[in-house]
Amino acid sequence: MPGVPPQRFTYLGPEGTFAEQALLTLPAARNGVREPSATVPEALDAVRSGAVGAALVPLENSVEGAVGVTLDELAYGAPLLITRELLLQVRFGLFGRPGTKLESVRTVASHPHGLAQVRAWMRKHLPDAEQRSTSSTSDAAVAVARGDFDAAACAAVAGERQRLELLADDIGDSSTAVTRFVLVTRPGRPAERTGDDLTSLVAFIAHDRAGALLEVLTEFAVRGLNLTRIESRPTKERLGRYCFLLDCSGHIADDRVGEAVMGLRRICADVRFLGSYPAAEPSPPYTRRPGTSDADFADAAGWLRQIRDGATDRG
Ligand SMILES: O=C(O)C(=O)Cc1ccccc1
Repeated sequence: MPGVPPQRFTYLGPEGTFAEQALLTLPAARNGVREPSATVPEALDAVRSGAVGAALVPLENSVEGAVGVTLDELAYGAPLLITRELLLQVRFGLFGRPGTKLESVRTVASHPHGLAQVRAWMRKHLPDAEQRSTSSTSDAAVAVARGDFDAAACAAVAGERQRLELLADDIGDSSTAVTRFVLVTRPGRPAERTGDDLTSLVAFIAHDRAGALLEVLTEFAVRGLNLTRIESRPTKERLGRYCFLLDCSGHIADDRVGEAVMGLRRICADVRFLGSYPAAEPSPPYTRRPGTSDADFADAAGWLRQIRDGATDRG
């Protein structure tokens, strides 16, 4: 559009990460300005400072679970808002400097989630190789090109960009592994409601009360809201203190989600709203508790209205 400046995006870099691949699936990012950040905290700080409008960072993976650094930034860092989620199936290759023989590989580098996703392959083909963590899969390719490690488990684009040679292809243990990325902006109006949305929250529970977590979960269950994820993170105060990152079906604009969130506000030590955004996949079917369908809620509200209005039929 003429006159509208292109949007600025950052992602976990350097170029060639799975985060960049995921970002490129968004038309606004394809047409916008994209700058890599060296780490997740750097990407999110670029959003906080206003240097870019949005950052795409990995949040969790179907094999290894949460990306701790992203969860901690969202839970404890200066507030940010999730406006999109993107799911990406990733494919790993093993890349080395030209001439490297697979048998001579002693060190393999990747993002911790990359290492977790090639574990079985490594055990079978390189059982004695040392595994080294880097801040991204693409960073591993850069480090291999520099001579720091013998091989990187990364995307083909990352290996090729560093002029590395493919030593083994498709080394991921699971062809169905999915990584979930989130697009994060500065706090503001939540993304538009689509009717198939997710809401992310952080609940800081009162640790001195038995059943505090149960009370949190009950706020969702009694309203027929499905929790699609619950993750505990240490609060870093001392051992045994956690906060809970929750994803539930629905949008903050929905009555039931709004009521559940108000419930948390009443019973938790603190609550942080992380965003409502379209679900990347249709929500899986689930069975509601009896009496928690939309029709049940509408019926109960109508019944109460009648009582308040003094209607004679109180059936
Ligand atoms: O390092 C990357 O390429 C990322 O985007 C994070 C990541 C790491 C491993 C699997 C999927 C995503």
